[in-house]
Amino acid sequence: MNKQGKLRIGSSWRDTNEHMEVRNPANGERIGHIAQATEADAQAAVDAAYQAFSKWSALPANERSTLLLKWHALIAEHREELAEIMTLEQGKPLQEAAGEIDYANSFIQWYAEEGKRVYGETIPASSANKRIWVTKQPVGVAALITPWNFPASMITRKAAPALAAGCTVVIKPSEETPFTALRLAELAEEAGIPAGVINIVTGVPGEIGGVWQRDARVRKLSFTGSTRIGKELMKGAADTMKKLSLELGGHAPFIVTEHADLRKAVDGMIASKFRNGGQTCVCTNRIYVHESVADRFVQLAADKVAELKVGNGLDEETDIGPLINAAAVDKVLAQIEDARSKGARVLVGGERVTDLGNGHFVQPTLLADVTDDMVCMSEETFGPLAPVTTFRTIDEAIERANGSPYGLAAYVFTEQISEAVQIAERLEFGIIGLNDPLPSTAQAPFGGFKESGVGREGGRYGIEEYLEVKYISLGL
Ligand SMILES: NC(=O)C1=CN([C@@H]2O[C@H](COP(=O)(O)OP(=O)(O)OC[C@H]3O[C@@H](n4cnc5c(N)ncnc54)[C@H](O)[C@@H]3O)[C@@H](O)[C@H]2O)C=CC1
Ligand SMILES: O=C(O)[C@H](O)CS(=O)(=O)O
Repeated sequence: MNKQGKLRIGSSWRDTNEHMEVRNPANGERIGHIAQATEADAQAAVDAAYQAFSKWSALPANERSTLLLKWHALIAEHREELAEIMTLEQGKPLQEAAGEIDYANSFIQWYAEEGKRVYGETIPASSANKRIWVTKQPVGVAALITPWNFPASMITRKAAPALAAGCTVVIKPSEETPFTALRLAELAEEAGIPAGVINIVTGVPGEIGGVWQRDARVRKLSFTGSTRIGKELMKGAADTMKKLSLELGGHAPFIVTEHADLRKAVDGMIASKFRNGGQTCVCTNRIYVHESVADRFVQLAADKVAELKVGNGLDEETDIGPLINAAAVDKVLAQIEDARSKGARVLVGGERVTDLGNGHFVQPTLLADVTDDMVCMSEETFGPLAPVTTFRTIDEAIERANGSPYGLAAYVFTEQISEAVQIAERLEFGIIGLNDPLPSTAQAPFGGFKESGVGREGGRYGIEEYLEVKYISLGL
């Protein structure tokens, strides 16, 4: 494949003098190249979005909804093509990629409807000669910056509510996985979404982000990615007081109490830990098992982890694809080595995969006898590493789980409802999976406490991020 990505600015697909290569993480082969935008290109994208805003925001919500549903239909029609593009550039198994296309599309469907329910309110005034109205209106041009791990759903989880609210957008996808976003933009154009409503700019992140940060016409910044970059963007947004949505890093605890159904808990851990090769911000990162059931849990888990097949995502037998790049592999191997040097037992895996050509592969790994001083118990792994430690009391498990600067997702497996509720209420995390390893869904609020971010995406909360509240007081 030799894809050539161009910039989507206004009604044009614009090439540039400079280009950036995109490679397949499964074999290192060149997939193609993308345009490397200049600062003028990044500025032109804001110009186009700003110019399109007045007309797009003035459309009745049901007309925006109709156009979003046409986009939804085209994405569904091109599901397999989009999934293959995603697997080639990101590496996840084809079936997971297709599942992500469905997940991405569910946000478009949800917000096509939600946009028609942006309600205001009237409030009883404190004097007879006044009336109080509250209305909501779109914030304006929104800048959306997205990561490589979910190349489709991180675009639509932002763009769908933004467009439904009446905003126009400038999008910078990850330079590692740009082709999924560019194909989505082509389908949006085919659906009849007007030029300038969706603009896509690829290139050097800091240069593009810098232009958008400095431009006061950009009223909203929605970012998904690392906490480090999120903090930088938060500081930069202050100069023009942009509204912010930050979906940042996570370090999810997975608690298995003595009352858990262990087979259910092991299956849940496998699903939460190894989805996308462990490269999700809500993946289980540390596993706390009550000491009375730990040996049995570890035995069952070892059998399941050993069955996971590593390979090219295009191979239908593959469970675990490549990590996104060589640095990601080095980070996981370093965490394994650190744990091993501090006394952890490697029950399964633990090594780089060397018989799969030039891909970035790590064996799915299960560690036992893990202690809290090991790096994997405090730093986000973003790879197929499952460290298991034990606890004696629920209070201890909750204290250790909460002892993190992150607060995105946490999981609890127990068959005792009262125990489940008490633990869930005490955990300091924005998303809690109770016997559920995969809570993410379009209708529910996704987001974290503490350094995992600001704001929520999904559900009725997600569209509020793209609206301003206006209070009108009428004197009679
Ligand atoms: N909370 C959430 O929903 C998610 C959080 N993440 C976190 O992100 C990390 C992995 O994703 P990455 O893509 O490596 O994160 P990253 O933060 O390096 O990059 C994310 C996006 O930001 C862009 N970017 C990087 N530096 C920038 C700058 N100075 N100005 C403007 N844009 C810039 C990148 O090009 C990419 O498009 C992990 O820490 C993971 O936990 C990733 C996905 C979802
Ligand atoms: O970027 C991510 O890791 C996603 O937000 C995780 S999910 O929404 O697919 O669960």
